[in-house]
Amino acid sequence: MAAAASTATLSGHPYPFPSALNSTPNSTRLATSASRPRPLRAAATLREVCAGHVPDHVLQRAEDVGYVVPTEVQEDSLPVLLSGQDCILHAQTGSGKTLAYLLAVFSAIDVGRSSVQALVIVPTRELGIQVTKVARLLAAKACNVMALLDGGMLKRQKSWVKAEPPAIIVATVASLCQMVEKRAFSLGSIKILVIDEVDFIFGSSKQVNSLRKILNSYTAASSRQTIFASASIPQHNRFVHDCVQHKWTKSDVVHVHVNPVQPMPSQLHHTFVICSKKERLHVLLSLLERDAPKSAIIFVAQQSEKSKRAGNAPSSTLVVEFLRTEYKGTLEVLLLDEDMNFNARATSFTEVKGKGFLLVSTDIASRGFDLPQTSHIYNFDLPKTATDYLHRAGRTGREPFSKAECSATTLITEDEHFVLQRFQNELKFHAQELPLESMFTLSL
Ligand SMILES: Nc1ncnc2c1ncn2[C@@H]1O[C@H](COP(=O)(O)OP(=O)(O)OP(=O)(O)O)[C@@H](O)[C@H]1O
Repeated sequence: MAAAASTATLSGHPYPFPSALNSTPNSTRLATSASRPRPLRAAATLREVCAGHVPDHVLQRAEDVGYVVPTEVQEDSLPVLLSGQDCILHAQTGSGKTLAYLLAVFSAIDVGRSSVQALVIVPTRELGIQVTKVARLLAAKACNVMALLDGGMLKRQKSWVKAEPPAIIVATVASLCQMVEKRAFSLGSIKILVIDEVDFIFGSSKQVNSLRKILNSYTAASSRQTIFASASIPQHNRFVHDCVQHKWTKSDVVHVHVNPVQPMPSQLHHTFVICSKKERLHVLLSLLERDAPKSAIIFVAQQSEKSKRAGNAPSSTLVVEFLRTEYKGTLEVLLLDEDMNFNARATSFTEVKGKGFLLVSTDIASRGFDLPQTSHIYNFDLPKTATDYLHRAGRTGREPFSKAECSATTLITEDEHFVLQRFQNELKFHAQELPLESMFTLSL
């Protein structure tokens, strides 16, 4: 049984059944927070939870930016993380996993030492920029945080790293491996390794082999603290087992699983509209008029190679061009697509910060993007899996202590209805149908 599991893991598709987001245990001897009783005590502040582990200047910075009370995942995981134990951080989108693992990073490193001591691995450049920003904010000027991201200036960074090794590196898998293979720096003094969106990286055929090198060849689990984070860890019991079996973590790794029965924020309202493909653009426009979002992300499918060869325009371009002519509201229409070059991606990413936007994006924005002003999500194209649905919908409802309502609306054809129903069963949510007639009275 165990041998079969490890063969599947080595195939490049480690957890091939994304439906099993909350699968029942098969063989785990490891503690999970779901099974730990909650302590009966008044809520502690973040400072109290981290006292004696995280440097005071970092806690002061955290308070200055408004991180005073720990979120549920922070309260549950910080005792484990700050004790130096390996941890699988498994909690809802927008629940505050980034701050939890960064506080562990600051407790593990010695800012006085000139060596690379912490590595945070992320799947995309955009998420890397975001995590680097939070790490720099907490570090103030006490230590260097370097971002080694796809599309970055790796040549220049190679000499910077050699001249003054940063204590913390935030990197995409490919960029990190490139630097290590060029011997730009050594990972010999790594004390803590964080892999964010771990299920995504393991599921990506482009990234999984390099990730294995980082976990088993460049560094060893026995000499570092390892933290895996995600809102979705399909077949998590098997993943925990594999972590130990493949020496990705030590054997006493703890699975902190917060709110396992509710993988999406409770204030999220799910709706759907059944319409034909031809009607979709107009339905989207009607929804925008009706909802008047503060800001919204409109998810579209990545264009297939076949469609590119046929010379078709991608969904993303069609939607952006339509909205730029037909949408009369005040939000700025922006585009983010894997096929754009890194400069264009950077421009969209920068513009999206700080003002009201309608961001038309492929799934590149579905992992880790933190734009708390996003009040509405629209799935112009149906996500491929329940996991994709969860991460797209989780781009809203990202203010941990706010009960402000937010919504995710999916546009489907009659034939796609059963797929959405399957997502509802897997993720245990209810989506309400919005009648098509109510759309057309507004816009047409
Ligand atoms: N203790 C806290 N107090 C107030 N706000 C917080 C706290 N911790 C985190 N936040 C805020 O909550 C939001 C979501 O946090 P974060 O991006 O870490 O979520 P996440 O769990 O990593 O989500 P995802 O799985 O979608 O990546 C951010 O805007 C962050 O600034």
